[in-house]
Amino acid sequence: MSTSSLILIAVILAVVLLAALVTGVVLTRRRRISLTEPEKEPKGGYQADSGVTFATPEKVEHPVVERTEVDGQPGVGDDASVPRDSVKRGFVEVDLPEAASEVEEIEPTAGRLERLRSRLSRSRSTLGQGLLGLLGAGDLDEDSWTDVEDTLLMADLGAATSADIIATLREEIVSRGVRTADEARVLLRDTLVSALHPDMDRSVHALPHSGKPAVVLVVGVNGVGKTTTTGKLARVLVADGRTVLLGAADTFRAAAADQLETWGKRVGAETVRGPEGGDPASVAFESVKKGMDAGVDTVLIDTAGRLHTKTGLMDELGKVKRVVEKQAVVDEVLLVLDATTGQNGLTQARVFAEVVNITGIVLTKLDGTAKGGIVFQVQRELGVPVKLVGLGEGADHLAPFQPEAFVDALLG
Ligand SMILES: Nc1nc2c(ncn2[C@@H]2O[C@H](COP(=O)(O)OP(=O)(O)OP(=O)(O)O)[C@@H](O)[C@H]2O)c(=O)[nH]1
Repeated sequence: MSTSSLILIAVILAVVLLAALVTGVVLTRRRRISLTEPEKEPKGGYQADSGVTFATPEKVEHPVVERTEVDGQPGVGDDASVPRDSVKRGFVEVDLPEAASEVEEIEPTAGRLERLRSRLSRSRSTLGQGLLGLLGAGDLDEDSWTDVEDTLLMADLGAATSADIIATLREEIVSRGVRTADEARVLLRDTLVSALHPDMDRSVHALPHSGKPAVVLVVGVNGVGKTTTTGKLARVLVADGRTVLLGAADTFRAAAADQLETWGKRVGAETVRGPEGGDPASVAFESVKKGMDAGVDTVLIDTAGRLHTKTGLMDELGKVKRVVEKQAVVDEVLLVLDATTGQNGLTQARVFAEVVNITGIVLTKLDGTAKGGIVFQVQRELGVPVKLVGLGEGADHLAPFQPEAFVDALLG
């Protein structure tokens, strides 16, 4: 072999050796990189915007118990990583915070009267169907008009409102030339709607202003549904994204404060209460103070109705109002009346109207009476709009009062 051939072989061997060396170094590096632990997320849970706390997932259990060494380190003959066939971690159930599970879903407030229409069906059968049957029959003689009047009176519209409605119907039947049942229906609808004064302001003044919460007093005699209405109203406000504080100024009955507190818990609102038999005005004062400190939108105060004399009522409600007004304006005084009590409800309304400045009426239990006509009478008597109607014991059975939708429900 020539010298040049020997040199060539030596060069080739040197190149092969160098290539093997470089490959070895690269592989070693790669292994090192793959063995480095990736940076871990800091532990300790993740607080989502929605307020739901997600707990740190449970630790993965390695099957160390099956190994000869149990100190967690791989031993001779062990797999260096978790075997593929080891038990995989499934979904982990986490408990939601207790407070969140108590707060309930609230039905959307829009279109409530429409949705609750069927709850007025008892009123409908008496008033709407009775009148449509009479008017749609064609030419009305005096006896028929007497029947129309009786139907209105039986439905609790009261003598004055009934007389007005009949006068309008008699006049319009002639001037519009009403001949068919459909035309009679349109006329009746127009007449009833206009008797309800659709232009009255029926908004509940419960929104904050001048940097202070709105204050709403809920008044009425016991058993009419004051506490229930206060709770339902809180739900409506919360559903609309408002924050609410409840004041249990009905200190005569501990159960009433308990009842209100339960409503509060259901919507996530705080309830301020005092000792049984304590001063309702001091509870009202404390409620407004706390509401202002907490920066809530609305303070709803449920007052006591267990007052038998006008003087007692005047003293109590007058004091509650005066005390509240030391800190904030009373924006709304809602008088709650039970629609099933008919004339009795009207007598109550008169007494309350003399004692406090009522700004709106809530007519409860309209689902339990065939006399939906009380709505007409109470508005006429007090000159104050019916703002809300109670249509059942259910938590969302409170609807805004809308004359058109109400008359449509009566007429079926
Ligand atoms: N059917 C029906 N029941 C209602 C309605 N509103 C309230 N109630 C029921 O009427 C009853 C009396 O309601 P409360 O809210 O306790 O009445 P209150 O005026 O606060 O009574 P006191 O606390 O004794 O002053 C309860 O059984 C309510 O469920 C309604 O719109 N329809």
